[in-house]
Amino acid sequence: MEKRYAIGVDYGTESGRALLVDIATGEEVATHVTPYPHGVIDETLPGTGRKLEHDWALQHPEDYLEVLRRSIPEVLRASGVSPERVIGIGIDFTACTMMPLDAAGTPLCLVGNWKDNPHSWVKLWKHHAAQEEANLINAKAGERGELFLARYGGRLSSEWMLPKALQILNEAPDIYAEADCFMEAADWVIMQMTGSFVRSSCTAGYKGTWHKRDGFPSDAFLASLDERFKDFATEKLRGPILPLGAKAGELNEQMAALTGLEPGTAVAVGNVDAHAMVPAVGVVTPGKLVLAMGTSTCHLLLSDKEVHAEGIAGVVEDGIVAGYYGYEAGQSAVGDIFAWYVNESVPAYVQQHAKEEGIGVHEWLERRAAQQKPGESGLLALDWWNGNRSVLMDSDLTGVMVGMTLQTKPEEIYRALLEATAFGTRKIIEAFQDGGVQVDELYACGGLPQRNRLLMQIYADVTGREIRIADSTQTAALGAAMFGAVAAGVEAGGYDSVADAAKNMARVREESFKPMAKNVETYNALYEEYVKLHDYFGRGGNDIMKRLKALKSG
Ligand SMILES: Nc1ncnc2c1ncn2[C@@H]1O[C@H](COP(=O)(O)OP(=O)(O)O)[C@@H](O)[C@H]1O
Ligand SMILES: O=C(CO)[C@H](O)[C@H](O)COP(=O)(O)O
Repeated sequence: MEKRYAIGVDYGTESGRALLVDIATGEEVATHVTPYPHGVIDETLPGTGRKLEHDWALQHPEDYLEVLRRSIPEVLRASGVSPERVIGIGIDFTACTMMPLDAAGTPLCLVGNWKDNPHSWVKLWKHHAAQEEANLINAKAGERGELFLARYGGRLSSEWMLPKALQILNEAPDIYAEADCFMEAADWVIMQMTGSFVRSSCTAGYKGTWHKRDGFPSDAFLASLDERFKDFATEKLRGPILPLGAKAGELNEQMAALTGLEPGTAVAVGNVDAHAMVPAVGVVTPGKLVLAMGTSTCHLLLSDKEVHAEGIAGVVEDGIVAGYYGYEAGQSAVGDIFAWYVNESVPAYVQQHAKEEGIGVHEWLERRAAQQKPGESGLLALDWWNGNRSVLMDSDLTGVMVGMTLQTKPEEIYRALLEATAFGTRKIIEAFQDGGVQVDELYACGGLPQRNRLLMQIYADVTGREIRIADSTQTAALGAAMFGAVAAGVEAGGYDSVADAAKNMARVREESFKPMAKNVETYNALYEEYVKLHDYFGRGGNDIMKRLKALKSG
């Protein structure tokens, strides 16, 4: 039988990439990355020069279509695969990455003069300027005993849909009123590809506070936040919500012309980037925690029971793999913290040495840092450079580094930052375990595990567990392609379920990272100190981070 292929498109923070995969084997035949022409918009609004406030992060919706326009023809060209052999497409996206649309489905930032107001643009997942709204939602939901709150670890993140939309209502009521609806970028791109106005159970569940049986938070609750917000769910989040693995529709003529694919190709319901990675590392059963490590880290776990505990950013039935409760927790910055250090803080001599040795600054720092023993630098950091998403759910928290002296070296700081993120992950694992959700095995995927061996050894040592690594550098795109194959269905040469797709298409590497006993011991001691710092700054011992932030905002 002739080979069949699927394409996965992974929409990350800085770029989107397409991956063409052999459906029978999971072989990754061709890949292409398109950097977003406008990148992350966090300083000035395009075309206006208007300065954005602290904690804003926007994107340009046309950049998403640019990824389809450039990367799909390129994977077809590079692979030589003819379009009719591509039977399904799936996409995954950062989330909650949301936008207001007009009645024709056009983002308001592309309509008339709305572009001059930053609230008309796409709010990227890491837009952190809705913390006040998140605080209000959490306080009101707590007072009213709203049941939904427990499914989100007792606190909604400011990154999620409700706080972001409420911020628009508060600061730009005209845009809120003008918006016919709000949509996750994942669902919007699917609408562009197929013409189908459908939402994904994954984006709706984790980011939109939707529940399979209870639906969205009630009108009464929404009205308690602001009378004008009463109809938010029924009107502005309206539309059918389809489960993962379902077909959203078929590629329309316009998108077929844009991408070079056949009209009628099956298109899967949109997925979230981290969630798509779970089946792509072969995880389709409970107890295996997947660390999706990139700009941020998401921690994903399947279970056959629903429990509510602090530290769980969301639990959604069928939210990752049908038939299980899917749990998510996360750290809002991981790779981004290392990027901050490399881009903003290393001395010129480090860059010079790296250049002379023909390696990148990350690699140079990693090599030096690998020569140190745990605890040797006397440094300890908190991993809150972009707030805390689990377990404290507070984007007003900031970074800390304790123990610096005149002798402190850049590689020591780099290592302390790697360790801080590992401690943050251990805290999350403990939160799952303490909450009664079993974690038996660890799997790592995303951009970081393949790039930084020291980081992975530190994670094994800090958690005291073996870590298996995905065999793909494009795990999210592979997962998206798997869902594309499921949308196409077994009759077209695809699969009936993502579990079946995972049997043939998912892979982990032979090599794993195992904890080293001596390191584990030192890290246990350092972790105790981390927990003390964490609770002191994060649980009200000293609110200095919030006071400083308030001063900064003026
Ligand atoms: N060698 C490295 N060591 C540690 N972090 C790195 C290294 N190379 C790149 N990074 C970080 O990895 C992150 C990108 O991860 P990736 O998974 O590719 O992207 P995304 O999360 O946007 O999909 C960036 O934050 C970057 O700074
Ligand atoms: O919250 C998310 C998933 O649930 C975001 O999409 C994620 O944190 C951003 O992903 P990345 O670090 O891969 O850019």
